[in-house]
Parts: sequence; C-alpha cells; structure tokens
Amino acid sequence: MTQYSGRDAEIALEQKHVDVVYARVEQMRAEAAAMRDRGDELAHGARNEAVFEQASMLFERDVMVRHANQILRVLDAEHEGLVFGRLDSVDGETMHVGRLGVRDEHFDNLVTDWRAPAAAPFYQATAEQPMDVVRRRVIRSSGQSVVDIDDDLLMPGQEPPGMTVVGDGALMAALNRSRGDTMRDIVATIQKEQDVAIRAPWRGVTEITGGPGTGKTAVALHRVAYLLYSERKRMGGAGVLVIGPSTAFTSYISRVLPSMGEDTVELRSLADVPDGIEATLPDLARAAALKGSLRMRRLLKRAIRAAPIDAPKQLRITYRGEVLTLDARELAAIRRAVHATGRPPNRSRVDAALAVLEALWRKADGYAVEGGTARPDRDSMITELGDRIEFHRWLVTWWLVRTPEQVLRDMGDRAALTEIVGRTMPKADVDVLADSWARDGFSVADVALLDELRILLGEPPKRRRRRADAVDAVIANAELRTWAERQERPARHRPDNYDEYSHVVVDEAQDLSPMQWRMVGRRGRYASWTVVGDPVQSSWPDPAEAEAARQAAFGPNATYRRFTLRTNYRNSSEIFALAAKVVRNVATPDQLPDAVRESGIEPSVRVVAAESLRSTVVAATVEMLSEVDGTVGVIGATARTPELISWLAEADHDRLRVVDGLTAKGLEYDGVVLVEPDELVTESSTGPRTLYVALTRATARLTVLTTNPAWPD
Ligand SMILES: Nc1ncnc2c1ncn2[C@@H]1O[C@H](COP(=O)(O)OP(=O)(O)OP(=O)(O)O)[C@@H](O)[C@H]1O
Repeated sequence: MTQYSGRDAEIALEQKHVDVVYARVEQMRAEAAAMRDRGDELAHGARNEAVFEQASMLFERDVMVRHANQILRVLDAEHEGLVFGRLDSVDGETMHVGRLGVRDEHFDNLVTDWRAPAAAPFYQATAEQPMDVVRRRVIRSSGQSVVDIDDDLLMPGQEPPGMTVVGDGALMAALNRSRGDTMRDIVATIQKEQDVAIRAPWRGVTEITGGPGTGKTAVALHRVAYLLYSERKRMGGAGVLVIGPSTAFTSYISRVLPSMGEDTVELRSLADVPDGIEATLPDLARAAALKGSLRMRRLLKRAIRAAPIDAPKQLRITYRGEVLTLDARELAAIRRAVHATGRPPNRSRVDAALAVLEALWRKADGYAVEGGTARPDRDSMITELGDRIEFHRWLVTWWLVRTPEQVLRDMGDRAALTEIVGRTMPKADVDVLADSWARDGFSVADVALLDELRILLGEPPKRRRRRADAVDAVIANAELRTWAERQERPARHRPDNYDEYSHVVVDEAQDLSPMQWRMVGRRGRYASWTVVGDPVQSSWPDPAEAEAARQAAFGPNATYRRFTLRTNYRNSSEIFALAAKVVRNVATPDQLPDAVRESGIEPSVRVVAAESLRSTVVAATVEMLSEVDGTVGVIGATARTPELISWLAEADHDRLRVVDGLTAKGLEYDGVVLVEPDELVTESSTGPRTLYVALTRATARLTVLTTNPAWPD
C-alpha cells in the first residue's frame, strides 16, 4: 500500500544518492585536473613532434576536460542542487535527473542530464499519458543537502508495494518563493507545454508567444541550454546570441544559463547589439517612433550622399598657367555620379578623386580647343594633379571618410537635415529629429541607425595593423590552447560586429522596431532563431511594418514553428484580473493567459490627492517593503521616474527598484507600487499596453496610487 508519509525517511534516501553523486564529481574533478596537466605536456610535445597518437589523446582529453569544466561551472554557479528529480517507472527502474549527466566509474548513470531524451518523461509524463512513470519526484536542495521532496503519482494503483508519495506541489512551492534580483532556472518544474517548445528542433524560426508571466523568457533560455546540449557542435562554435530589451533585463537573466553549466552564450541588450556604441540618452516617443521606422533607411541613404556640412563648395586649381574651377553645381553632379556607382562612400574616395580630375581635364581640354592651344594629355594631367598635396588636402575635406556617428551628428543640423529630407517628411518631424541628433550622445533607437550607417558607409580603408596588435592577437589565441577551450570561449575573441551566430534568441520581440529588426537580422544571417514575445505588451506603434521587417530578418526561405504558452505563473489571479481590465480594448480574450495561482490578496487601488502623492508613495513603498521578503518595484511613467527616485531616496533599500514601464519589461518583483497609471497611458500611443506591462510585474502584491477617482474605468 502507498504510504503518504515518511518524508524524512525519503529525504534521507535521496540524500544518500546525492552524496554518492557529489563524491563522484569530486573524483572527476581530480581526474580532469590530472588529465589537463598531462594534456598540457602532450600539447607542447605534439607541437614539435606531430605524433598522431598524441593528437587523438589530446582530443580525448579535450572532451573530458570540457565535461569536467562544465561540471565545475555548474558547481560554482548559484542554483538549488545538481540533482533535482527522480523518475520511478512501472518496471521498477529508477532514474535521477539533474543539471548535467554524471556516470560512475563503471559508466552507469548516476544522474541523467535533464536535456537528454531519456529525461523527457520527467517533463512530459502526465496522469493521462504517464509514459510508464509511476512516480515523479522533485528534489529540492540547498547546496549539497536535500531539504525537501515533492511527488506526483502518475499511475495510481500501479505503484510497487511500500512506495512513499510525499509533498504538495513542487510548482506551487517554486512559484510562491520570493524573488531576488536575478531570475532562477526552472529545470525542476518545467511544464509540459513549455517542454515542447524547449525541445523543438533547432532549424528555422521557433516563435513562442504567450501573455505575461507564461515563462517565455525562462523557456527561451532553457531552450538555449537544450540546443547547446543536443547540437553542441553546430551551436557551440559559431555561438549563440540572446538579445533582450535592456541591460536591466540581461542582468536579470544572466544567472540562468550558468546555473545549467552554459556560460558561453552572449547576452546583449538591444542597445549593445553593435560593438562600440554607447546609448545614454532617452528619446521622446515621437522621435523613437520616427527613428525606428523603415523610412529611416531612405533618409540615411540620402544623408550619406549629401555633401558633408563643411565640405568646400568649389575647387580652384592651376594647371600650366590656367586657373581651373569646379563650382558647387558641378561638384554636386560629380558627387551624384560617384554615389550612383553604388559603392559605399568610405570606399569610394579614389573613384571620387578620379571623377574630379577627369572633370578638370575635360575643362582644360575644352579651353584648349576654344583657344586653339595644345590639348592637354589626359593621363599625365590626371597623374600630375592627383599627386599634388593641395589637391589631396582639398579632396579629404570634400570627400570625407566619415564614421556613422559623424553622419548622425551632421543630421542634428536643422538646415542640413531639412535639405536631406527634401519633401519626404513634415517640418515638425524634422525638428524633432534634428533636436534629438543635436544632443551630445545617442539613444537606443539611434543605435540601430548607426549600425545601418556602418553598412551604408562601408568600412574605411584599413590602416596597416600595428605589429604590437598582431602580436597581442597571436598571444591571445595561443592562450586558448585546446580545441575544447576554443569552442568554449570564442565570444571574447570574436571580431567586432560578428555576424555568424548559429542561433539567435530575441526576447520581448514585440518591441523591436523595423530598424532594430534589420540590425538584429544582420547578426543572424546564417542562424536559426528563437523569437519570444507577446503582441499585447507591444510598445511599437506600427506592428505591420515591424512584422514585415521581422520576416525579412529571418530570410525569405525561413520555416516557422509556433508555440503558445497559456498559463501565467507569475501573477496571482487577483493581480492579473486587474491587469486584464486595462487591455480589454486592445487584446482578444485568447491573447490573455490564465493566472492559476490564487493568493487571496486583492491588489490595493488608492485614490490620492495630488498634493499628498509624494508622502503616499513613500509610505506605500515602505509598507510594501515590510509586506514582502523579495524585491519591490516602484513603477511610474518615464517622465515621472526621476522625481520618484528623488522621493524615494530616503526609503533607500537594497530590495527597492524604481523603474519606468518600458524598463520594467521582462522583469518581476514580489511587490509593485504603481504610481499614476494614467500617465503611463498618455505618455505614448501604445500607453495601455505599457500599463499592462507595469501591472503584470508583481508576483504577490500590487498597490496602485492614482489621483483619478475613476481609475481603472
Ligand atoms: N515551469 C515553471 N516552474 C517554475 N517557475 C516558472 C515556470 N514557468 C515560469 N515560471 C516563473 O514565472 C515567472 C515568469 O516567467 P518569465 O519571466 O519567463 O515569463 P514571460 O512570459 O517571459 O513574462 P513577460 O512576458 O511578462 O516578460 C518567472 O519567475 C519564472 O521563473
């Protein structure tokens, strides 16, 4: 008969197995170190002697060292235990599931990697389809100590005599735990609908949609770990790139992959996708909308073809006693003709020089014909003038080799921008753009434009590399001595603007502007994709244009597979009910997830007099900090956040974060204090969606402070 008790005895039993696993891992650690030392000897020997046998031993060592390194990384990372699950099947077999596979010295499995096909029933078995699993056990540890277990009986009545079943829901226990500054992995409690998306084949485009808190980010990251496991060769070398909306977000998710032993994945925020650009300034909603739209492509093309602001308006040069002049109109025609070749301007200076010299020769030739004097020889004239230092000086200012930053700066000049734009844009928009580009610094939306300009302008001709740089590069490479090390740490040694990733993940994909899709698409020209998002949370005003740009980024032949996640694991059902109200006009019912966790705590909506807003915000924040153990987010409109930060300076607390609705994307807090929700709505054309984002950040408690007595109706 099943015993629904004996928790302590079962914990002790699991502890025994966990002890065996850790002892084995220690042994492997020592073996790996010895192997690495021996391998070093071999590596040095092999360089001189080129013995094949040694090469094959090196390879073996590589494989072993890589596995050992991965184990060590998992041990070093913060997580809740190497072994987290166990399956008992109907035929009496048992299997432990963990972050990594570990075998004993006889090659028998002590732990099966959660990503291995054999471990799939841990996530996929249900009471309806038990896949021969009688009991599924989640083992919760703290360090190397088992602290709790939780069982599901999937084939009631078929369990062997004496099988003990304990616990009351590992998932609910995981969801009710308080949140810290970084996201945790969910390996122990991945749900079936999530598992299917995680294990989907690597090819093509995998799109995962779902409402807030449905685990899209968690699933995307676990999918990366899965792909690195199942397709390590394909994925590992060329690299995997994960793109999130902000650095707050990338730092929030930064610990999930290392906790599964994967630390080679590049996490970048949208502002950091291109190398070497720093975005420090915000944009007005109108400026961001303009800068993100595909219209910018045309504008930037016109900008790189326009004469640089300080370009000389004429050329005067003396040849054999005759003064030759090219005026502004003639120079503009030459500039147009050179651009018409389609070569990037930074690569066209020689063409430009030749075109100008040709024009000068033609002029001199015309004068000679008119005056009946000897006609100049074309080639010698071009060579002589082209060698003159004064011509060279003139040329480098007339045909400037420009950086993307310089071009965008030049567009901050209203008159210059007006000329570039012509009649393609209303004056009010030109003013908005010119004002924003006249500032000292760039915004996130500018980053995609700078990346576009990088391509349009072309690489400037290369200066010869300093010898010291070349030597450094060789040394850096030599330091990564083994194949395994080179596979594992390519990120640091990739060239700037590397574009050969094998897989690219885009999180919060609903927010990418068309220009950002172009920037991201450039990095994934040879990649397969995982794209996660929720259209209802979109803050991009023109979804149709973004969709077209998104498809273009994936390429014309992309194949798609789509998954929808439907359960909201973050919010209590009480909190989500309020959030669902504010998007009722912009979302269809099937776009809203089910929040299954009832907490019995209703969100608190408080109407406040404007003059007491400050004191109420401070009091509500202090109250929230005392009510929850984890993080507290105070969220307001972008324009209000500086004020909120100053108000809350006195409530300074290491669990407190003050953010605007856009920065809150993808993040979560145990408690949220939302200030003046109407301001989030009026701040941009997609305001209701931003408010929905803000309202869906809280796991446990939500307080809304508003001066509008009718809110939310
Ligand atoms: N199977 C699971 N087991 C335990 N926790 C889970 C599970 N699935 C999701 N969660 C938790 O639910 C929360 C929300 O997950 P996540 O942030 O991935 O959702 P999301 O769909 O990306 O949300 P949003 O659209 O709001 O950014 C996280 O704390 C995550 O760890």
